Amino acid sequence: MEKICVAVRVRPANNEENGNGTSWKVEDNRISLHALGTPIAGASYAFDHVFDQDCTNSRVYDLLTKDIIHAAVEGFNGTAFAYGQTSSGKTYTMNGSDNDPGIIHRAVKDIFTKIQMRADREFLIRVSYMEIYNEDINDLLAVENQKLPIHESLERGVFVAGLREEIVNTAEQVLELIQRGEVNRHFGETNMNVRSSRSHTIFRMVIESKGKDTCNADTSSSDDAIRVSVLRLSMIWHQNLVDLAGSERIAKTGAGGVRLKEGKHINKSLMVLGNVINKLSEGGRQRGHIPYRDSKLTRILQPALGGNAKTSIICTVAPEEVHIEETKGTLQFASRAKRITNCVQVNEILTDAALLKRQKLEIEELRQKLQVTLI
Ligand SMILES: Nc1ncnc2c1ncn2[C@@H]1O[C@H](COP(=O)(O)OP(=O)(O)OP(=O)(O)O)[C@@H](O)[C@H]1O
Repeated sequence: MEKICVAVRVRPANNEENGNGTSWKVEDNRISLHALGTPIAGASYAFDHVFDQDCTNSRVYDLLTKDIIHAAVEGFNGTAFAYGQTSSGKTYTMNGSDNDPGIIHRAVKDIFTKIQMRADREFLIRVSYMEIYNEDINDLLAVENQKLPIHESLERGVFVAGLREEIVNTAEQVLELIQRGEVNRHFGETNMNVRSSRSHTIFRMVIESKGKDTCNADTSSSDDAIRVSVLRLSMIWHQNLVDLAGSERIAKTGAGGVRLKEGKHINKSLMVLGNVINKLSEGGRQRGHIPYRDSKLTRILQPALGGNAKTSIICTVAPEEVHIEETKGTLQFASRAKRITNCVQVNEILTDAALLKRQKLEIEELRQKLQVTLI
């Protein structure tokens, strides 16, 4: 069993105005709300890491994601996601800037560096990139693939049917595909419909590897097995209370439109995600049925939440006073997520040849043991 690693990152403030003198203070791995310099009771939260406004993406990657990426190359499923309100720093954390590349860029580079170091194994890497917008899954690598269904099978588990998967050989190829996906994400966007910041995105990499054929066919090791791991890097938009109020207001006045639809659907995905996190954080027998199937986001992220994956969550928050309620909501979500444990194991499939080799080896060991006993 392994706990989900949860961190909070505070982005730099947009302006210096003080308002009522209420502010967030970061000390080591704790973030607390202060009023005129005095801590406010019940508004202090501790996490695996709390990153202040001066923290770089490089540090976030090293402390929160690097181990997951390295484990993915060795056959463990991994997930890293950024969760936060609009303009809290999700994109900055995941995509980064020219001077300080984000988690996705660093992860992709790191994976290929690691693979090059594993001269004993052959790798096959496939990537896909999707968004969930209004409870529809759209392919960001192929614009014609819209509203894709989720299917489930014994071999593949839960998967998005018809999603384009591209085989890639270099980090540059992957980064180009992501770039293409970003362009598609912004396609058709207008001021009224700022879709890119109202959708959840999931970038997925499937890393398959097997040991290279060695000269000695009689020796067997776990290298004979095929390892398949899935890495998911995701951005989850946490709807602002202000936006929610906005969509409710529209509903009350009887007006419809894009905004209202978005409100309803994003709200649903997030509500279910909240429910799943709540149930999982209860732990033990109390937790009962986990409603993964109630939203597309939770179905896709199921392995990351209480399943077979190493998971880290970075919750991004805005420091301004006007966002205090949103920030509290994000911190409460993060506190619950911290209590979730996953059951992580390497994903190995033994080929027939590898099985035969293993059996031969076991028989040989048994024969030798018997001989010793007889002597
Ligand atoms: N840690 C940081 N350091 C410097 N600038 C940051 C940091 N985090 C965020 N910013 C800046 O704050 C602004 C908002 O951040 P960003 O676009 O990443 O938010 P977001 O959560 O992705 O928003 P949305 O949900 O609307 O897409 C951007 O101008 C970004 O460059």
